[in-house]
Amino acid sequence: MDDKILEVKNLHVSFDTYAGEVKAIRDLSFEVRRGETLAIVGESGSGKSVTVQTIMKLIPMPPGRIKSGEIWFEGQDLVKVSDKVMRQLRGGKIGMIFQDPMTSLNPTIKIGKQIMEVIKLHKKVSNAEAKKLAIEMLDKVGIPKPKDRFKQYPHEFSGGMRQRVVIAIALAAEPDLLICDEPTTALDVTIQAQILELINQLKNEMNIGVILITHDLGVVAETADRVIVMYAGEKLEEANVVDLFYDPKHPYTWGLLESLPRLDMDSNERLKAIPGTPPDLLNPPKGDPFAARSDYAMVIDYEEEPPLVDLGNNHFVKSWLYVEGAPKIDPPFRLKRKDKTDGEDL
Ligand SMILES: Nc1ncnc2c1ncn2[C@@H]1O[C@H](COP(=O)(O)OP(=O)(O)OP(=O)(O)O)[C@@H](O)[C@H]1O
Repeated sequence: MDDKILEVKNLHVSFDTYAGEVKAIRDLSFEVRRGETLAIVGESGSGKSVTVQTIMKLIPMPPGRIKSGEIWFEGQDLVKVSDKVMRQLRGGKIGMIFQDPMTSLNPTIKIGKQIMEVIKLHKKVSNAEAKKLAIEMLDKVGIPKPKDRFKQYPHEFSGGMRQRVVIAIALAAEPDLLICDEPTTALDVTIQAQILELINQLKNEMNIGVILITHDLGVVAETADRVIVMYAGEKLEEANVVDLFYDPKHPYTWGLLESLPRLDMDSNERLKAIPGTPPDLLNPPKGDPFAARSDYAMVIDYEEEPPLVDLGNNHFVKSWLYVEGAPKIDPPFRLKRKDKTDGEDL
């Protein structure tokens, strides 16, 4: 069975500004399968939000423009479908959760009614049936006393509970794909963990595909099955979550991992921020976009676009370091891994 639900192929997205063409997404390809969470990570401005907003056709056009590429979702290329079809898909087959739950909820409407509206928009059901489904959904996302909570307004909920309501709305129409853009950034740490756990649990229960955008590698480690590392609008590395953390290949991924606090750090070891700033997307570099900030850049990195190298096991890296004849280098550090069989750190 083909469980692929989304396939993005060679996507290019630009914004036409007074200063010129901002090349926000360049030649991006990836897939999402049922039952998996694909995390998209990268620093601010790397193109994470533009990627998912393009999938949902929510980028402002103009100035935004899909220059080329395809976005296949359930047999349709979303690049080509009408606005009417997109309106039906958004909140229907494609659920969305954003950073700030308050912006996704209407403060003047009781939350039960807001969930019912989504259900009725996407399913042919009676009011009574929609109400029943809405209460079930509130229960499913872990809201205590769902019958009472049904009649309350968003401001009567705490931040974490509000995000649960947003998840209930996103999943009310039983989507196949759930897009989460920094879903826990606005929440405090203990609530963050609960919301991530909830998304994970519902993903498994409902067998949906999830795209999770985050700049937080801790969130990735906890929730993702697969990871795409984006930089300057490009995919620089893609791997399953274990390989990404324990066998990262791109110098940019090394930089991201080095800037992450780790339990195995010596007390005198300091976190390293990646020096420098990302390139100007009005005029992106022709070679490896990370070259100017990388300790491992070679002459060719400044001159020619690196190939996307297939390392096997669905691990891809866009780098000259892994073509035949390239110098062998060791990553600057390795995350230690507890191996249960011999009890030693690997
Ligand atoms: N409306 C717009 N007009 C011009 N440029 C834009 C517009 N929207 C986004 N961009 C540019 O597209 C690039 C990618 O932005 P995007 O918001 O996707 O980054 P991001 O990785 O999601 O960052 P963050 O974590 O800060 O949200 C940035 O250079 C941004 O300036």
